[in-house]
Amino acid sequence: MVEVFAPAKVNLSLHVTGQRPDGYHLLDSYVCFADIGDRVTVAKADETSLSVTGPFAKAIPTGADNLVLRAAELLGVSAHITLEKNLPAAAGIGGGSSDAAATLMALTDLYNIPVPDRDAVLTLGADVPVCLMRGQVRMRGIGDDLAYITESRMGWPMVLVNPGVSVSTPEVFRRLARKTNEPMPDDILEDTYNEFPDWLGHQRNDLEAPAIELEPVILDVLDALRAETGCRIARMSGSGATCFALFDEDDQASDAVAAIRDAHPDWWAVVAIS
Ligand SMILES: C[C@@](CO)(OP(=O)(O)O)[C@H](O)COP(=O)(O)OP(=O)(O)OC[C@H]1O[C@@H](n2ccc(N)nc2=O)[C@H](O)[C@@H]1O
Ligand SMILES: Nc1ncnc2c1ncn2[C@@H]1O[C@H](COP(=O)(O)OP(=O)(O)O)[C@@H](O)[C@H]1O
Repeated sequence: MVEVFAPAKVNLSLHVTGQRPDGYHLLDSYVCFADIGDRVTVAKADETSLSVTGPFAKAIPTGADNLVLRAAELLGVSAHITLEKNLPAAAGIGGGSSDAAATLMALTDLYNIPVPDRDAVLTLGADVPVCLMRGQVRMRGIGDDLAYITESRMGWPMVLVNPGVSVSTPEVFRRLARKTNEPMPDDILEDTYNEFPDWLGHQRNDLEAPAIELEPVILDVLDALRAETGCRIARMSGSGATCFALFDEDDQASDAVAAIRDAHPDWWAVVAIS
């Protein structure tokens, strides 16, 4: 049996810099991973089966279109797979992609086989290759041009909040008015830890405006985070609707979660460290 953690992916920035002829968008994104996430457990079996547990189990498909099963199919092996679903789905924090990456890691370990090449992995989703890397990554191309950011500027207390609405990634991309926008600066590696939230404040998530257009409650989430003491930056992750915020102190992050849960009992709010 092999168990692999599937961390939440957070796009600290997400610049959309162009669009390919096939419709996929070119991105420039600062990606990090949180210490909260799903959990994938695999055990050898003659036929593949999937059990989904956890607080968000009901939010995802359990049939062949579950990304965990698609990952097993890509490898051509069978196993009993258990997925503990702790992350909201269709939420901009790559739950499905991270589950797929964790399944690839778990099954290749279980059967001692190689991880498929990047093109094959991309068939599971544009976010799956970055979810295989973890750490802090600059993601470009459609999600296939990946480079570790070696200097550690994270470790900032982070809060994630989702207002309970799921957002369709293709729909948000479709609504994006301008497809060609400025990338992040080339000198991404030169900033220091203390300056990081300010530097990040100069970056963007170009999908934030079209996502808010679809689900105005995202703006309420951002306002709620920005109103909390110690919040250095709040922004939407991915195509939404989850937003993250970085805080100066651990206690301020915990207090923010408590206050937001109190004011909005139906929202999902957690402290996460990257
Ligand atoms: C936007 C991002 C940013 O990290 O995150 P999420 O919001 O999904 O977390 C990702 O690029 C999402 O990756 P992923 O969710 O794996 O996308 P896919 O399944 O490959 O594609 C779903 C749809 O999103 C659009 N898409 C996705 C990636 C990309 N670079 N350009 C696109 O235009 C396409 O319309 C595609 O049909
Ligand atoms: N294991 C899975 N976890 C979450 N969603 C899944 C999974 N398998 C398939 N999906 C489908 O993938 C879609 C995108 O989910 P997810 O990866 O969580 O969101 P996002 O791409 O916004 O980060 C959902 O609509 C869901 O139906």
